[in-house]
Amino acid sequence: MGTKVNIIVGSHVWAEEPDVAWVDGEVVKINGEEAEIQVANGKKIVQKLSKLYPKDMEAAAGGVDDMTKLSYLHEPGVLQNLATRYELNEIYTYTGNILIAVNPFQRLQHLYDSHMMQQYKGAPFGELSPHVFAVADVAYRAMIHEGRSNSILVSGESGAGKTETTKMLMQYLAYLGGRAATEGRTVEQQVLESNPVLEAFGNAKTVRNNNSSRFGKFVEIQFDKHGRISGAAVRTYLLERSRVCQISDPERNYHCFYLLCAAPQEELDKYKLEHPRTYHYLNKSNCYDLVGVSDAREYLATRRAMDIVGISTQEQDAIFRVVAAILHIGNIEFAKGKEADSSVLKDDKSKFHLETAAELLMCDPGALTDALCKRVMVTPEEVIKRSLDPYSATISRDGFAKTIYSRLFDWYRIVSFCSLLHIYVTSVQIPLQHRRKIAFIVSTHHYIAGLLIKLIVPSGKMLTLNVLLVSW
Ligand SMILES: Nc1ncnc2c1ncn2[C@@H]1O[C@H](COP(=O)(O)OP(=O)(O)OP(=O)(O)O)[C@@H](O)[C@H]1O
Repeated sequence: MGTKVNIIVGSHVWAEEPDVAWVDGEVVKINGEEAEIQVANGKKIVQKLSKLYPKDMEAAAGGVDDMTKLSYLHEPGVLQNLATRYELNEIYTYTGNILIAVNPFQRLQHLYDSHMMQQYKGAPFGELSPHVFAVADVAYRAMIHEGRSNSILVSGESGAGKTETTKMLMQYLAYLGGRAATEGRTVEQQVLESNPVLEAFGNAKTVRNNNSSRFGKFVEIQFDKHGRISGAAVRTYLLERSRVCQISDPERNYHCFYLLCAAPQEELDKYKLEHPRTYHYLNKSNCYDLVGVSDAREYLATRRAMDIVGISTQEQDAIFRVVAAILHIGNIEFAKGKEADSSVLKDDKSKFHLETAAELLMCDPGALTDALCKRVMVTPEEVIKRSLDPYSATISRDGFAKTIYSRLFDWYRIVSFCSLLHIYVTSVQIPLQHRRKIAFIVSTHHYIAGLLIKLIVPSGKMLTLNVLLVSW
């Protein structure tokens, strides 16, 4: 929609240009409903008057830190302001109490160091430069002073920086609500270390993001009446199950598969694993490595994070046995059986993978073969077992792999939740009525995230602060 401002010859305006979104220039002629504009690169363009937006010629050279200070609050004005600030490495801008973050795609270490945390602690909102710490600080202070739970909504398109922003928020809250270490592991350490573990199992490389979360996330950090972190919970929803069996070039499957294939040799021997290109579920894409990431190092880091979160060595072994079993399951192929519409294992290789998968899952190989090659139908009268042809058995195999992976993902979430809650119950002993929380809703859909808040907090007692993200 156009703007009500009167545009005359000599006005400086913004006009839409398909290649660069918006160009600015001066109106040199007006013909009825159309204007001729001389743009900066020497070109002249003709545009409808109703589609032109006035340009603020007195705008501050470095942009403004709050969009509400703009003379004209329209799309080109907002984008111009964000771009100007981005050029100066100012990635954060307010719009009232909403923070807009533009992905810098580079580490801006000075923005997140402990000195910065100290500065934002207790500073009134808007006094310092816009920052994600300021949003967390407001949420924390409101929770303490008003004694109410609070929520922060982090929303943006894929690759915009939601996950990174959530980590910064959590880091800052851990700084505010940290307590002295007991038994070497603090709750906030556990809260922060739950991120790499979740990411190993729920993140993957996509075309737009090398570390894309393929699930929605609801993170809850619980505080006692003194404002100290007492526990945390992570609720995940809608894991992208299809990725387990179906990836396209140049994407990758979930990180954990590649991490495990880069584990120390004795672990590879234990799980009978080889290079990722050996596995059907990984070799549909030619991308095996991530630039600047060592899967071998990440594997060890994930194991360490699992230790900190409180997942026992036996449980970790069980988790990786399932991951390895899925890779072996994907390599089981079927051939036509003797009976019509039936199937058998195609060759010795398939037999090896099936037996290995059964060994890792600790189940009977015959039962596993039956589960893949037969369909069981339960009717009120009887249980009918029907053989599947090779095509249907392959579909059944993929369905099985997807199901056990998503169950594993849910199980991990519950385990990590329990271990954190355990700390809450045993070491802190806070009466429930004194427990307050700050929750993050991380979603690519702002509208859906808003609905989620209403669903999760029907009483509407949470304050909502927004962090909107833009990838440049
Ligand atoms: N504040 C930041 N500082 C430095 N790098 C960042 C920042 N925010 C994002 N990035 C970079 O952008 C990449 C994508 O960000 P992130 O994974 O947080 O996006 P996302 O919005 O969570 O995406 P998805 O919805 O796909 O999970 C990160 O891996 C990181 O390299």
